Amino acid sequence: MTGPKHLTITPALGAYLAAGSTAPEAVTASLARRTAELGDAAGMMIPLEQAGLLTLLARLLDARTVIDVGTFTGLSALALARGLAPGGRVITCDNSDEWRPLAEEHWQRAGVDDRIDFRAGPAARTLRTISGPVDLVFVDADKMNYPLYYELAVPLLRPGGLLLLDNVLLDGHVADPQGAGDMLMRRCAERVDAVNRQVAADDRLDAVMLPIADGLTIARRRF
Ligand SMILES: C[S@@+](CC[C@H](N)C(=O)[O-])C[C@H]1O[C@@H](n2cnc3c(N)ncnc32)[C@H](O)[C@@H]1O
Repeated sequence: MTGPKHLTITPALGAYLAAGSTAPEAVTASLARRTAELGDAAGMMIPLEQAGLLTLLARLLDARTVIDVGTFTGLSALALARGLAPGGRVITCDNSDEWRPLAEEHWQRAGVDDRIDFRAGPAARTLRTISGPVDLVFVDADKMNYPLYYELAVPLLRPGGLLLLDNVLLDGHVADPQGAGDMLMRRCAERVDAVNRQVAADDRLDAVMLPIADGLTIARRRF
């Protein structure tokens, strides 16, 4: 009998995975490096292997309209913009513009700034201003509002469009929210766990949860 196949990704295997994927372009690597220099905040950035996956998925969808919830220093927006069909655009939103100059510098250097529309303010407010259909929504902002982002994003998707939810494992706490260290983390874990269950049972979606980085759900809107 075979058991589940689970590998612990050691630093050596992490390097092997990176070497087995197309190397990030210089401007993408620069953005990751400059973000790392920010110190603790850098932990919010998506890993480079996830950036490569976002580009690939946008390209596979021939995406014309993409929403990026949680801009930070702009790596997900950059990755998604690289995968757009000609004439496509990424709407990215953040309630902070602290990191916007770093993001915009790299979007310009990559030649995709004309395809990225940054919207300042709470993500839920921005999502309510967008009318679908959209090809892809990537959710990577505050975990407390994941239920709201999920509720607002799914109706915007075209049939065949993708909802991507990041951090669905939340450092492992989703499996035992009460074991999470502090009250905020417990509440976030409960919210993300609730969304994970809803997505799995949602008859509008076909979903797969992947153990990449902190967990990524890819859910396709059914026809
Ligand atoms: C994990 S980071 C996003 C990382 C980014 N996607 C990347 O590619 O590196 C989360 C971002 O969500 C933003 N955020 C948090 N709460 C928000 C809210 N209610 N509305 C909009 N943005 C929010 C934070 O300011 C932060 O920049």
